[in-house]
Amino acid sequence: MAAVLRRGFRLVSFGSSQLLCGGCKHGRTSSLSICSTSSRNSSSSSSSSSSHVKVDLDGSTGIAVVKFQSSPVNSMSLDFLTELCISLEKLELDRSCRGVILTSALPKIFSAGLDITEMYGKNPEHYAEFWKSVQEIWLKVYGYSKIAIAAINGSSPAGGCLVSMACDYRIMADDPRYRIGLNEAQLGIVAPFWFKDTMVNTVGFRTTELSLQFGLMYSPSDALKIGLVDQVVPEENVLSTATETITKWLAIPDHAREISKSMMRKPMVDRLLASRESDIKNFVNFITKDSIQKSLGFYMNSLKQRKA
Ligand SMILES: CCCCCCCC/C=C\C/C=C/C(=O)SCCNC(=O)CCNC(=O)[C@H](O)C(C)(C)COP(=O)(O)OP(=O)(O)OC[C@H]1O[C@@H](n2cnc3c(N)ncnc32)[C@H](O)[C@@H]1OP(=O)(O)O
Repeated sequence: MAAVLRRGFRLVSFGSSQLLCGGCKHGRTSSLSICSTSSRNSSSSSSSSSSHVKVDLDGSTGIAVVKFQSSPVNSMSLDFLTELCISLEKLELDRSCRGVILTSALPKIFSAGLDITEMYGKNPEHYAEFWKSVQEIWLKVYGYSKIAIAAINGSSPAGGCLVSMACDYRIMADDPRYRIGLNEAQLGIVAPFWFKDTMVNTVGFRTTELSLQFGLMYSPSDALKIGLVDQVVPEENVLSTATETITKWLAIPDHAREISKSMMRKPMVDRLLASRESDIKNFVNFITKDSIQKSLGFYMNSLKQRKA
């Protein structure tokens, strides 16, 4: 595992094409992976669990279900992002896995997005490390060589929406209380270019323009209308629909699907890979501004007050 983690992003030759293969390089992985437990049975199915992520791989179908289990709202902290990245990397390297379903083990929430406490009141070094891990999860999911389906069984703002959009297909629970979208503007922050481009590639330019400027959050039925999700189904059917859907994708020869995906996504992945350092600098400059810290502090208080 350590060897896997030390390796950076690389291109793997596949016939005449090169596929993207990510590496999760946080340099803080060993303590996290030591905490995980795993088991494998005779049909090569396996389960593993760490504090934020649970993985069940069915060796007979090649489908892995990756469940977020970070109470209370699956906010994406540095630890969460690191564990998720490691889990996805392991599955990408596991020949018995052909596709993953990302979903939540918690009720009502897919993911509350990036953990705001990681972006508030900390030092620039911390912000840089955190942002690098955000870049890594996007590079990993968007450039994933295997099939990735989001089974969105709850609200999914901002970073939660980004990870969903980075998957190949999205199925959302039809509860009208759930919301999904890039709401950064409502926090007084700005979605970076690769969040924006991921949305443009999902719903088109004009819808993204309106969504980003207003920080719009969509109900499942509105998300379906604009193409932010591909299917809306009763909550109890989200996982079974995701399994049926991934089975259809599995009928396509892996190499043809993989190369087609890479052809569509590689230019965007390359753009971030080429500007990772400047993107981190931009983020740190932006997030350390007094006015931005003030906005985030105000937003966090408003979340707490809403509850009271
Ligand atoms: C010029 C260009 C420069 C480029 C610079 C780039 C800058 C871009 C920077 C960052 C991009 C940001 C991406 C993000 O993802 S920001 C996060 C956005 N997320 C949200 O807005 C969601 C906020 N949360 C909610 O709306 C709700 O909590 C909910 C719908 C998810 C769940 O509601 P509910 O079940 O009612 O739970 P509570 O609201 O009661 O929350 C429980 C508990 O959790 C805390 N919490 C919620 N969300 C977060 C979060 N994202 N991070 C940290 N903590 C969170 C909440 O405060 C409660 O805490 P408690 O009171 O202590 O219990």
